[in-house]
Amino acid sequence: MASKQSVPPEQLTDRLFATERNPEDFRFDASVARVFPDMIRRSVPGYTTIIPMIEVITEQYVQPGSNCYDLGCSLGASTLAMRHGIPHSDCTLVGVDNSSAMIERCEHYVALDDNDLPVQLRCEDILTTELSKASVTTLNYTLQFVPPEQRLPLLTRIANATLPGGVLILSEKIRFESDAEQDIQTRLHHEFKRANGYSDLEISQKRAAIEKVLIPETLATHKARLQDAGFDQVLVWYQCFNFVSMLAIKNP
Ligand SMILES: Nc1ncnc2c1ncn2[C@@H]1O[C@H](C[S@+](CC[C@H]([NH3+])C(=O)[O-])CC(=O)[O-])[C@@H](O)[C@H]1O
Ligand SMILES: O=C(O)C(=O)Cc1ccccc1
Repeated sequence: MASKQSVPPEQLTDRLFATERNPEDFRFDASVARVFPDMIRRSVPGYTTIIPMIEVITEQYVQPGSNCYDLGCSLGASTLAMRHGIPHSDCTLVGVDNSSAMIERCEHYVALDDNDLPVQLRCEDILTTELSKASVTTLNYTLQFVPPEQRLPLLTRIANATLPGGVLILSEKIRFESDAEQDIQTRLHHEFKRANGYSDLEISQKRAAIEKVLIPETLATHKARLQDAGFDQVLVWYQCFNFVSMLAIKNP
């Protein structure tokens, strides 16, 4: 773990898709990790609202002596929001990501954050990382990168590890059953990116790069699967265009 004196990683503007490049699948490598705060803020409508709300939701559902997990933590934005929402010193907060470039930089951000709750960072696959006694688990735009056939087993493992009264915060890019709505929401998402300074070339090259690795599903699919996995109540607490966040609750 990095010391409190560590220097913050430099924050760069995302220009990864600004010049013509060979089509290649998107990966969370060092070049993405370096620009990630800028990339996600300018690419995901509502991201800057969802992060502080994760603190509010965590505060509502965290239980003393429990574990809290941020699965696919990247640079720890959602991890730190959870950390600020946990008032109990006997909780364990765990951030998991299988990108070493992300976890290395995440260690710096955690060290710089002004809060004493220890954070355990694991460079591991969320499909196999150990989970137990969970009160609050977050999958903030991570499940969408897990191969669809592995999503139910993962959510079932999370539900089984969740204490009565515990929750899963699940944020996802979604697709729509109606082609007409899909077209409108996609256009609005692209307009959001344009308004944030991305060019048409950047938008189309990024779209091609994520096509095979980020697989969106409908809200109905998400809701039914969360119930199948073992959650009792599922609700949408946020939506902006084709980006939603759900709360899946296990009855007390
Ligand atoms: N199987 C896996 N195991 C571990 N990590 C994974 C796996 N698949 C993907 N990841 C990791 O999930 C993260 C997804 S980003 C999350 C943002 C963060 N939650 C935030 O609130 O800032 C979302 C986005 O970029 O749209 C990346 O860091 C991947 O390495
Ligand atoms: O950029 C996009 O079009 C997205 O759908 C969101 C996103 C954000 C960060 C990495 C990959 C996808």
